[in-house]
Amino acid sequence: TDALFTPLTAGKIELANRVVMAPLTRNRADDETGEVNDLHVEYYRQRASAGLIITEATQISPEGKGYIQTPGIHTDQQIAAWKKVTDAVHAEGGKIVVQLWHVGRISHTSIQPADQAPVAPSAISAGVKTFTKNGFEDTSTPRALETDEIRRVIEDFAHATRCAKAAGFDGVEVHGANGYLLDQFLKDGANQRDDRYGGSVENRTRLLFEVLDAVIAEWDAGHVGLRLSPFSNANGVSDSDPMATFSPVFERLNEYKLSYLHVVEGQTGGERDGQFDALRSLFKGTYMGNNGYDYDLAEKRLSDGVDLVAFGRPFIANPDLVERLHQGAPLNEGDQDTFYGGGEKGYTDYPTLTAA
Ligand SMILES: C=C(C(=O)O)c1ccccc1
Repeated sequence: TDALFTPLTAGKIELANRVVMAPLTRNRADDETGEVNDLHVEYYRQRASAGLIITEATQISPEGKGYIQTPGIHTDQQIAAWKKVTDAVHAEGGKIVVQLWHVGRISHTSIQPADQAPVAPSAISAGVKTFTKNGFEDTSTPRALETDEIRRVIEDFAHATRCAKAAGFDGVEVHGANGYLLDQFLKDGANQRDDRYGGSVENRTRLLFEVLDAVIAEWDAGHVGLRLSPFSNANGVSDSDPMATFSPVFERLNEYKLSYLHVVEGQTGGERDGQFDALRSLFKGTYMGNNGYDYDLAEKRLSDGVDLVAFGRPFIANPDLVERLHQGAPLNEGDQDTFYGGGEKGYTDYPTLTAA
């Protein structure tokens, strides 16, 4: 039926097809300034035939950074650098949103301002590693945010949204998935607060909705997406009852009229486990499915009501993934040694079908 290649308007963003480039961290930004460069312009331009590009996770503040060489969207210089990317994608007729990221406890003192401890809902170590200038290192034990600091974190999301608008993006995606700050607040393995942001489901989901409210106050909901991973244990998170935690979230999101809800269906980059279709049935808006999709699964799930499909790893090695899916052409395999860090090798040098 080739539903994958039909247009869709997601909120206020008009998409030429249902193929979305999922956020992919590639660690090639300037580590000091958090600025992207001409390599990023070329990389995203090459992939502009996607119905929508979601950028790599991009930190909203210095505190929100957790790995070396990830980009930011909170300074004038970062805005100017991203503007070259959005201009290039738009010149190709593409659409692109930036994923707004705060890593929470998935960070290291050497990456934090003034070598401070990373911040989190509670002072519970993630038990995972991050990459610093010394290679893979255990994430540092975080400190719990004071209740009266949380307003500042929410404002950082709002500020980054203003910056994203100024950088020419078509919208923002709030990163609420994969064990980063907002997901740490949602899941009771990481959030053991005893204030209004911890304990009950209502309290643990409070920050997510306060961030959405603040982002939408800057840019209307038709330009705002949200990524969640209800069942994922990525980066050391866990929840004792994901259905109890996320059912009210999926229901309440119906009031928000977001551009889309992006769901990691199962384990991030892994098993398609968990009752994600039970949660999906609660949400009436534009739904984007992700996790291990190929053409056949995409067509099948589009026919049973998924609206958009986000492909991650396939977009690393196939800039023209849309064309390849359309032709049923073989896909290039990605070189894992160049997924994270480096330069053009394994980034902008993958061939298209029509390459000579
Ligand atoms: C932002 C990431 C995510 O959402 O999982 C990420 C970060 C580092 C490596 C892979 C993925």
